[in-house]
Amino acid sequence: MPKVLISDKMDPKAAEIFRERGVEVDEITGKTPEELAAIIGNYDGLAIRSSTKVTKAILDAATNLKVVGRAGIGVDNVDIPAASSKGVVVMNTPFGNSITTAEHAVALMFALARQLPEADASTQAGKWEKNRFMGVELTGKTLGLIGAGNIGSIVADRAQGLRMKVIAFDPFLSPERAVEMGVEKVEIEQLLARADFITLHTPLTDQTRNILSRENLLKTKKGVRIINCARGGLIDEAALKELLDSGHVAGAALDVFVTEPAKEHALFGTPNFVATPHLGASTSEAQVNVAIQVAEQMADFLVSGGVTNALNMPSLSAEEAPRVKPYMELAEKLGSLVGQLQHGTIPRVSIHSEGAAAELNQKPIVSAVLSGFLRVHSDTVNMVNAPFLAKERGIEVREVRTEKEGDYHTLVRVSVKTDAGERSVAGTLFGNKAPRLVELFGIKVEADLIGHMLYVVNEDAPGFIGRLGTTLGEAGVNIGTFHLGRRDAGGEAVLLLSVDEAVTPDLIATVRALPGVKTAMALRF
Ligand SMILES: NC(=O)C1=CN([C@@H]2O[C@H](COP(=O)(O)OP(=O)(O)OC[C@H]3O[C@@H](n4cnc5c(N)ncnc54)[C@H](O)[C@@H]3O)[C@@H](O)[C@H]2O)C=CC1
Ligand SMILES: O=C(O)CCC(=O)C(=O)O
Repeated sequence: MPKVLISDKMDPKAAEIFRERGVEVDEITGKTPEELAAIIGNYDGLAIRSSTKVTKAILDAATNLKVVGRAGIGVDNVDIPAASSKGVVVMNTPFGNSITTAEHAVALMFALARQLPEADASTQAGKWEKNRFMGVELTGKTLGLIGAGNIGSIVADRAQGLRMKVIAFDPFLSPERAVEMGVEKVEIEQLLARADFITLHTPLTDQTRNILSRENLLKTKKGVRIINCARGGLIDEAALKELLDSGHVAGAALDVFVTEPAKEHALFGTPNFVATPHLGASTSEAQVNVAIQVAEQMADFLVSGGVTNALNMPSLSAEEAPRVKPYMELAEKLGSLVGQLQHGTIPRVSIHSEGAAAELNQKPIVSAVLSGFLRVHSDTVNMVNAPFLAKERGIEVREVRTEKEGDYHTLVRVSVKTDAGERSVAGTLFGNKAPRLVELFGIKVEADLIGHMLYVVNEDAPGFIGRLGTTLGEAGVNIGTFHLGRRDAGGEAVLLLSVDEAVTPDLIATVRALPGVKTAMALRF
């Protein structure tokens, strides 16, 4: 039974769903990185929010880990490249807390416009400072969105309801989508110059880090109010403090900070500054949504191989998984066969699906071929990291589909381009589930690629099979299955034998010395 650790505070629904789906679950929160590293080896899955930092050190210690599930959106607390290279799938729940976070941004916008936190503190301190708190209306003001994705677009919708004019800077926002959202797409310079309120809704990336730098903050309209419910690091916090003190910025509300938890900060106590402790996603509705979603996604993956909302692997729905999985097995075996038989650099791998195979989601099939192909050189390769490794090694990957059936109702062909030309192997599924090799480098040969195998290419001549059988028998090697194919009578023949134990290098040398043998190799599936 797969085992999952929930390491951040999460709605109890998550644990409930894991158990219902046949996944064992431990909830252990508040561990130090060292304590987490000490126990993570026991788990197949790790469910987190934003507190747990899934660093390379944690991943190195996570010897059984297959999936990290983020109950939320931002995955900047997960080292995704390290997870990918370890073959760990990273998933998030991209929509479950969007409304809640957008509402928090709107709440902070109101808080700034009417200085609600300070007015509240003053009133409750018995001061009744009616003249101190003069606010501004939102109606008719310009809201500048930096980032117009899921959350940004909900904020835009709510702001339009408040009769604000919304302008947006987002390089990936299409003009059509901007029209649909009713926002004006602008460049950052225009946004800075025109917005009365600026709200940030981008991930933290190399391009967005410090997007409200000192230089950009100085380009804003005097009296601007700024809200950040996305990620710390998008704003230069020191410059923001200076500009709040000077009065250029009339108000700022931060839910997120460069360093979290932010228990001390230069901005704390600054007039017109509002802070919340990363509460954007903290409503009971959003927490139930993301807890349910993360548990369902992780359980699907661990129990049936379904992949949803993965950031480093192609998606595969739980419904698709049973149909695609036998193909993934076939693809992995074909990739492995090519990888084992082919030495030297491979500049290109082509995966051609024909008939029923062509109707399926090709991404997992392609990843499985690459995984089988590259695993020959490293035990740590799997479906998650194989496409990255192939890219790193400069292997071009081509994908071809032909929906028309050929000799088989379904076929996957893997071809590699080598210095000697293009060579390919092909396989089908018997009964839609049993992977079977049907062609090897142009020779028709049917074989189960299973366990220890011996591959022999020889000149087709009488008596050879007897001599080979005797050689194996004398070496104490028992033959399980025997598959034979040939290009033409008296030409080149191929033998694939499954044997009960590993074929030793000495035995390979003996087979190679038999008359008529051109090649002999041990294979492992
Ligand atoms: N405070 C909190 O508790 C929460 C914070 N978040 C954060 O909110 C952020 C936004 O989330 P979503 O809207 O769901 O993400 P999203 O992926 O739907 O939208 C992000 C938008 O940013 C845009 N973008 C990317 N690079 C940009 C750049 N250089 N300049 C301008 N725009 C750029 C993208 O094109 C995209 O439209 C995420 O970083 C997430 O971590 C999300 C949920 C809760
Ligand atoms: O889990 C949380 O409370 C934070 C949510 C968040 O920041 C996100 O989903 O990106």
